[in-house]
Amino acid sequence: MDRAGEEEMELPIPLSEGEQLIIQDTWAKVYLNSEEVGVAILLRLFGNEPSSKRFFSQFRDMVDPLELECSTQLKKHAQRVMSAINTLVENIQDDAKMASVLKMVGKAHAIRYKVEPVYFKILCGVILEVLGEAYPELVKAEAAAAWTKLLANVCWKLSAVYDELGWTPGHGYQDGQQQHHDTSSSS
Ligand code: HEM
Repeated sequence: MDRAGEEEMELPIPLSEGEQLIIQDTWAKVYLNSEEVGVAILLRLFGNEPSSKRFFSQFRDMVDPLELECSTQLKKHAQRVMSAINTLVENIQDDAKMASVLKMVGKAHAIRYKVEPVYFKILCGVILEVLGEAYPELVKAEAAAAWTKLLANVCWKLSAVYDELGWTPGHGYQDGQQQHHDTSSSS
């Protein structure tokens, strides 16, 4: 199936129990500095891919990283991203819970914020980059492979949510076009 019009993505591969434990172990240490790491990730995203700022009303025109860093909207989103990852990591053995978190995130970003799914891929790449730099001792080969797998699965599942909502490249989400949308769930 075409994944929301993005390039072909490999199918998600389930994480082994060992990989799940490595993720939980490394994340526990990262999450101690949640605020700092979250802001560093978003600053890197906006630095690497300035077009990703356009979704954020309060800082879409800011260029100065110091000014950006002070944005309350940026800090709030950093907190939300870190907290969502934390929920995913805490529930890494629970596929249904993970799917419901990703469905909520995907729906909000497609319908409310009109964020193209490619930005999730870019953000996931940035997360790997920042974690590897900030925690080289934690994110060694084995952990890096487990994180790469988890984040690829997250992107794949978010892309599937976009597909389900009927997102089309160039047109995005349009009201009334949902194909399998569960109207009873919140967005
Ligand atoms: C793992 C990736 C991400 C997670 C977990 C995440 C999480 C969240 C959450 C929980 C919210 C609040 C949702 C709501 O209003 O119901 C939010 C808002 C938002 N997100 Fe994300 N997000 C992610 C990636 C992105 C990306 C890549 C972009 C754009 C480049 C983006 C743009 C936004 C915008 C514009 C808002 C609204 C901000 C505001 O109203 O202040 N998000 N995000």
